[in-house]
Amino acid sequence: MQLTKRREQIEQIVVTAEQMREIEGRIFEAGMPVAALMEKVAGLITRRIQTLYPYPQTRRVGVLVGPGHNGGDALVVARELRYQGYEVLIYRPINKLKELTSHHAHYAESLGIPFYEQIQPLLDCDLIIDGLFGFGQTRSLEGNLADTVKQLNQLSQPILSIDLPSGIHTDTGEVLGTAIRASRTFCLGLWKQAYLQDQGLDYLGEAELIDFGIPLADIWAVLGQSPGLMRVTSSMVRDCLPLKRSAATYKYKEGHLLLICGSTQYSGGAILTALGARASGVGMLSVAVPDSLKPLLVSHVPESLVIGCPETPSGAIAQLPDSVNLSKFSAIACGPGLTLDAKSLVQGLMGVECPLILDADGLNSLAELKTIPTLIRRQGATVLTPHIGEFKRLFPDSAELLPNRVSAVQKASVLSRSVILLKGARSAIANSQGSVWLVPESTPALARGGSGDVLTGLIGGLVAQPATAKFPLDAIVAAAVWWHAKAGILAAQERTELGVDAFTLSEYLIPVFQDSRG
Ligand SMILES: NC(=O)C1=CN([C@@H]2O[C@H](COP(=O)(O)OP(=O)(O)OC[C@H]3O[C@@H](n4cnc5c(N)ncnc54)[C@H](OP(=O)(O)O)[C@@H]3O)[C@@H](O)[C@H]2O)[C@@H](O)CC1
Ligand SMILES: Nc1ncnc2c1ncn2[C@@H]1O[C@H](COP(=O)(O)OP(=O)(O)O)[C@@H](O)[C@H]1O
Ligand SMILES: [K+]
Repeated sequence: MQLTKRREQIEQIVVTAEQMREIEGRIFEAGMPVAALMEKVAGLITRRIQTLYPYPQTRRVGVLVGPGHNGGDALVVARELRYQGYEVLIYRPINKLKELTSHHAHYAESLGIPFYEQIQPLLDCDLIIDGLFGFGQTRSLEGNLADTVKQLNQLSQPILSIDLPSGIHTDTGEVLGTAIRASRTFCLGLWKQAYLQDQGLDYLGEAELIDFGIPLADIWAVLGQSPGLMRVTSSMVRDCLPLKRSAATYKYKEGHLLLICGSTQYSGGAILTALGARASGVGMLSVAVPDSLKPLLVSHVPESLVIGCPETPSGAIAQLPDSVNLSKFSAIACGPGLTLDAKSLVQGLMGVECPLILDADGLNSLAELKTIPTLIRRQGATVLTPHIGEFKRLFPDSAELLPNRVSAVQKASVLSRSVILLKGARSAIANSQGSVWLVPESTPALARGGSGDVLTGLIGGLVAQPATAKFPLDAIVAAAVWWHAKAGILAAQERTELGVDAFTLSEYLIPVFQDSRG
């Protein structure tokens, strides 16, 4: 198999600690000696360190060694770096080591590498390598060890963590007592779930996968051919986007999206949602807004068909005009800026047969109306796009599984038979069979009012297009989230994190699309 093809497949895989241990077990059972694998992995780590932190610009390296095989990796790296000329110092706070780790410790000692039980001598090193704990950690860091980690986190020098920052739970990303705040982490073999959960993000630093050649057959044997967790990659997204139209197409063949959004209180939400939909390239865009918002919408999105709706006294949409035939739309997205005064409208949408995307007050209306059971009976597909607050209101039982966002969204999707996008720093998209897509990249520049509205429009516009109909709905939603995040990243690169207001974000969607066509 071509190396690039393998890499693409490996990049999509996400494992839990238990799965990693099972995969590792199969490799050892097949005959790979544990020590040989450690040597191979540590060799790859050492070479990356030499590239990223070359000698002699980086001269003194402090290595933190824990009791398990994470510590074993660190000891082999320490030995090899010393051989390359670096001055290496080792901090070993726990004396009882696993057998292989203990052998490496003896050998390192015999070479004259100094070992310390206190962190003090390592504090002026140019680089710290963290090999305290990897995926074997389950217990909290306490006592002296926790104090040491806090001390290390005050340093200005870079800290490189092996496999995971010590103290971070492999599956949930939770900080177990306290954790190393790494500037960079090398994830060994396969992406662990923690890299795709919000909780541990501030500790991981720049994350990089070190592929050490785990056979795909072993991975599939443990995960099954269609694994429950998948990482969204650019190649997966490329497969799902409407890249090329038929030369003979016309507007009604490229999907008709209806947006229902806005109120006099929140008029901007309707504009931003429409701008997100615009970037999807959908053939026809209709936008239903309260009557008094009609001129505003027309001026910002002149290509859209604006449907003025009767208003409640508070300026929300009271109902859709009788002339609107909901069966002619290929998708409907509803919610941004709606206010709860439009909740009877939301209830009325439950019967539509096309895919229905609900966001913001569309979701809050569902929560108030307690209509989750209605979702189960819907003929058409449903996509719910809550942020964490909306999620808790909608699915209080599933929310008990938080902060493990993966388990929480999985449970809620199965329960509501809907595709659910749980938004956050690392968004998760689940389908009703329990499969979850995780979006590995984004930017805190998106943590800003209105950026979710742009996403809702983009999702709606993609779902509405017949070109995407051959893909599973959850994959289309995941592709939209990836696209939106990439637009944020590009905008932040060019304009700083402060320069990514939601309108600007919508303008970066097409440049990202241009790039992703490959
Ligand atoms: N998978 C692969 O293919 C490869 C894996 N490799 C490497 O192996 C690593 C996994 O190694 P691992 O299983 O030995 O576990 P690791 O994370 O080193 O630590 C567990 C030890 O720490 C202890 N301990 C835990 N918490 C504690 C606390 N709070 N305070 C004190 N002690 C605590 C715990 O003790 P216990 O809880 O069992 O009493 C146990 O002794 C993996 O991350 C990677 O670096 C590579 O070498 C090759 C390829
Ligand atoms: N820290 C963060 N890092 C990356 N993306 C974020 C972060 N915080 C929020 N986002 C993204 O920004 C968007 C915010 O959406 P939402 O909360 O619905 O805001 P609004 O309703 O104001 O538009 C989501 O796509 C979410 O994933
Ligand atoms: K570590």
